[in-house]
Amino acid sequence: MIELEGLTKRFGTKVAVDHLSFQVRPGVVTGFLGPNGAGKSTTMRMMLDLDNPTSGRVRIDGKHYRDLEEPLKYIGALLEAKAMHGGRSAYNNLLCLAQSNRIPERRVAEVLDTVGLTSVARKKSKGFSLGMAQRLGIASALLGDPEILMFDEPVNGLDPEGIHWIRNLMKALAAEGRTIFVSSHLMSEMALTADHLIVIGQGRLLADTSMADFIQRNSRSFVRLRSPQQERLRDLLHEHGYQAVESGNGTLEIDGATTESLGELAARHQLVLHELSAQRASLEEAFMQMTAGAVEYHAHGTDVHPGTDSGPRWGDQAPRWGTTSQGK
Ligand SMILES: Nc1ncnc2c1ncn2[C@@H]1O[C@H](COP(=O)(O)OP(=O)(O)OP(=O)(O)O)[C@@H](O)[C@H]1O
Repeated sequence: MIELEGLTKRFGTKVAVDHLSFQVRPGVVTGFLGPNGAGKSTTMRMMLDLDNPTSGRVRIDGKHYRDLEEPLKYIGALLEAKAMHGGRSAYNNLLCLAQSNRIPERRVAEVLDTVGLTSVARKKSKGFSLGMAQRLGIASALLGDPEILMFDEPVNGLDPEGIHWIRNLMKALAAEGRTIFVSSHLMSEMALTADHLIVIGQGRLLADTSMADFIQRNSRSFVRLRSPQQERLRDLLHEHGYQAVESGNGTLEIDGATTESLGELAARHQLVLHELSAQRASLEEAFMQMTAGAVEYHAHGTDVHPGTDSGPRWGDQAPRWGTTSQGK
């Protein structure tokens, strides 16, 4: 279990982390989500005592990191994949780490096997691809067999096979009862990996919620309709109590309806339909709405809703997301 209480970090006048309080629990993958510059890496560095908080504190199983007798046996982390000694083999990189942390040498072969690097164990790590370096970084995090694991943007730059592998590894580690904390700036990635979500923006907590709750509250479903007889269709929908919103290209979006009911209604009135489709707004959209007022670098005028003209844009100052359950 990791506990943050009022954790704050200032760099000069910049407040990178702003009174963050939350808990990361065992047995699940907790996603740590926020746009670029939100303060994720700084928070993780403070969790590992690599940066001093300006105020507030972090507890690892009730203790400050500094007071853990053999920290690698409590908490393992992948912060930067390339942080290895390039002139050493994968095996020797891990062996040095094991020896300096009183971890038995047999663990080196075990973790190399877990991450699939046994066949290149004697190769110098400077020749490793990003995917291999990422696996070696994960092997070092696993070396002390810790109950808590943290991964900072572990899938960045990986190919689909590597991404798939990391996702499954994190889920398997959580299923063993470990505490898994993983950061990302991609909601779509988190939706596939995390059971719980902590969302931050400009250093502040925006949401602390289960993934199931987040999906349920934010997956707006609607039906998209397009007809060459748009005026008649609109009148008909109005008469039957449906709220239709125009979304560009002559398309109507109707919340709270099914394709069956709308298809049958159109058929009864002999209306031609060119499109009748069930739609679900993406979680990425929900995330962007939630963090819209908290993104550090705005690309003004970039439509984040291809094909519609009603969605939020990077740079919207008033987030419309109001259903987070904070501090659960
Ligand atoms: N050593 C530092 N000195 C000054 N400012 C810093 C320092 N480290 C981070 N920052 C600033 O603090 C803020 C948070 O940065 P941080 O790297 O923690 O964000 P992040 O959420 O990890 O972003 P990304 O997804 O881009 O990695 C940013 O505005 C960043 O520029």
